[in-house]
Amino acid sequence: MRPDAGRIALVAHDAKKSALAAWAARNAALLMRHGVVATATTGSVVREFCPKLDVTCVASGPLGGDQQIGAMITEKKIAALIFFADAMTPMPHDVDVKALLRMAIVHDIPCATNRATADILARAWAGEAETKLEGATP
Ligand SMILES: O=C(CO)COP(=O)(O)O
Repeated sequence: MRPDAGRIALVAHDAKKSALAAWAARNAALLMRHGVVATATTGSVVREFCPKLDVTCVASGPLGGDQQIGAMITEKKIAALIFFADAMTPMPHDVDVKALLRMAIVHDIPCATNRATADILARAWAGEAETKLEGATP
């Protein structure tokens, strides 16, 4: 990921918000370098965990925030999407979720939908060419 390629977008469904906020706290230095955009509720939880992190919030996901971040991806303002999704709960705004993920695919930006993948991206961005999957058993 180029350092000038835009901000990192953080989005999490309710059941995953504390996990994403903890991830953000672990990777605060990286996030500070790039800048962070988040959907409203995710952003407020991330701010609690990382008070020093400058987080720009858009609307809440179900109220159009996912679409706003999708538009920012289209405008090349987002370098990567970290979206901790809840795969066990039906979402009233499922179409928005799909549209957001679709924009990440269409515009070919790094996109992590769970912690394991986000950790790998963070390690890659930190310049650690560590590809070993910790905890993976053969
Ligand atoms: O619903 C979301 C993503 O689909 C996230 O939105 P909030 O961060 O506002 O809860």
